[in-house]
Amino acid sequence: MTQLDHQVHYVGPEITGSRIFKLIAFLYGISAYLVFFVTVLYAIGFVTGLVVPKTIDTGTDTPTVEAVIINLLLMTLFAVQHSVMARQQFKAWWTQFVPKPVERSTYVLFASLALLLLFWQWRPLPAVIWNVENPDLAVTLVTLSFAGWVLVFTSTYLINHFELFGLHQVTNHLIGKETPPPRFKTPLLYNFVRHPIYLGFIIAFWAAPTMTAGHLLFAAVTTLYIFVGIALEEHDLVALFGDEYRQYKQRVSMLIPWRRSL
Ligand SMILES: C[S@@+](CC[C@H](N)C(=O)[O-])C[C@H]1O[C@@H](n2cnc3c(N)ncnc32)[C@H](O)[C@@H]1O
Repeated sequence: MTQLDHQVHYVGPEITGSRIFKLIAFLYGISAYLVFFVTVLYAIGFVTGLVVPKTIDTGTDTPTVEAVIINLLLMTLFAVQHSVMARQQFKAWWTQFVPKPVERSTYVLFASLALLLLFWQWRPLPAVIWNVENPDLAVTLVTLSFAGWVLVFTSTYLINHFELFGLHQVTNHLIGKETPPPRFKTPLLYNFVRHPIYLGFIIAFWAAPTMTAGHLLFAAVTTLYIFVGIALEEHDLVALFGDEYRQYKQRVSMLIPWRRSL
């Protein structure tokens, strides 16, 4: 035992194995999933500017430099939370405090809260970068943006929606079933690109009939972050699946089906 082991109060099986803990963990997992679901629905309205009260182009009037700094800080907070908490070393450390069955749900909850904070505090930058006047083209762009969201959702189901958002783990724990280790998969769309979920986000963020400076900042920074996220994720996937993932990288492109290098 290390010195740290003596100081840490491990959440052991005597607690996590009890029936009441299993039920609380399950209800917590469902709640985290519902918060995530509402957050994603809000995200669609926030980016497309439809239905929701506060969008990417509305909010407190703020001087440009201040608005850019606040928005960058909000996106950085999300990116750091999302990337750091997804790493194996971080998971190994914090499951000393957070019981393993609710680790994914807690990650999902924190990511949703970081996003809700971003939607709430986002400052508009109303300067128009482009505005598509042609109504057919404008409708096509909105449709494309929704198609991006459909691609995101469909791909989460292909890879394992319920495991990705923690429900699988808390359900297995409730019924006393071991959650199997992650498996390498290449279902349907994953045979065309390695990251259809991220491709869906990029399409959803960029396909806009009216692109303001604020929206452009959001689309550009999130796209940059997606590339960083892909590098980190693929590093972990190679460590996890070894040659199987290396060969997959040779065979299937990253984001653009017909461009092997991307
Ligand atoms: C938010 S999902 C994004 C998946 C993928 N990058 C995409 O854009 O469709 C991230 C999780 O999917 C897992 N993952 C990514 N590709 C995978 C694959 N081919 N098979 C199994 N798991 C995968 C990663 O390990 C990570 O836990």
